[in-house]
Amino acid sequence: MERITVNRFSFRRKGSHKKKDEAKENAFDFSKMTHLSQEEAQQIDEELFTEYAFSVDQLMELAGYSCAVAIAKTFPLEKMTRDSGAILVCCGPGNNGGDGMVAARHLKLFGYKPSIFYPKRPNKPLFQSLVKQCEGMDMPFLSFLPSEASLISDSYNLVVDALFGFSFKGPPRSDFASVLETLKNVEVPIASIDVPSGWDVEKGCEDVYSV
Ligand SMILES: NC(=O)C1=CN([C@@H]2O[C@H](COP(=O)(O)OP(=O)(O)OC[C@H]3O[C@@H](n4cnc5c(N)ncnc54)[C@H](OP(=O)(O)O)[C@@H]3O)[C@@H](O)[C@H]2O)[C@H](O)CC1
Repeated sequence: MERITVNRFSFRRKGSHKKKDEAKENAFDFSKMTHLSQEEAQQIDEELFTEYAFSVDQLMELAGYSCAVAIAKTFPLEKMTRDSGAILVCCGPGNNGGDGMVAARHLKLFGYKPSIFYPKRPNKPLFQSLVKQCEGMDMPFLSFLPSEASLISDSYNLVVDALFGFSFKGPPRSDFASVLETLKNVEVPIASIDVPSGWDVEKGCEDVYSV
């Protein structure tokens, strides 16, 4: 299928859906995948806000929904073995954490059972509304993260890492170092939104704290 990409949006070329070879169409060539630098990601963000007048709520809803769809495709509910689709969504203090709560909301609608760990909550209406929506959908909020990674692996099929995205800098500060240390040792898959938390956004996995 031919695609045209404009910034972060991609469109199908008219008529391209008529191509026959479905399998070939669906194959994704990972060797052609490229990544945005930290600066490029922040510039695109800025451009979407200023030039295209998107609001943060709009972008966050799209980001979180896309993540939920990708997670549901990669980790199908029917293949999950623990507590009928139990997943743990770990949310950080910035917009990456907001994406996590939006993803949790959609995953719940897809039939999963998300629980949320959200230890540092900004005092802003956007994040307060997201908490309210998740609570309203009966999603439990964990008051602490078990320090034993095996407790997490035994209870959940998947961890969604929405702790830090493209604004993460330097080594994790004390409030999150132990959280990252625990997640590093879980044995179920971790799906990270944007960037695995603890990784240097440019250089990748550099230190012992990385998820
Ligand atoms: N591009 C898009 O279209 C959209 C992206 N979205 C998502 O937003 C994140 C980026 O969000 P942002 O709020 O800028 O930043 P983060 O969520 O990555 O993290 C910021 C918070 O993290 C704290 N921080 C930073 N470094 C550390 C550290 N070493 N240890 C502990 N805490 C750290 C930081 O604290 P400060 O005190 O430094 O401010 C912030 O609290 C992007 O990745 C996408 O997931 C949006 O949804 C919009 C659409």
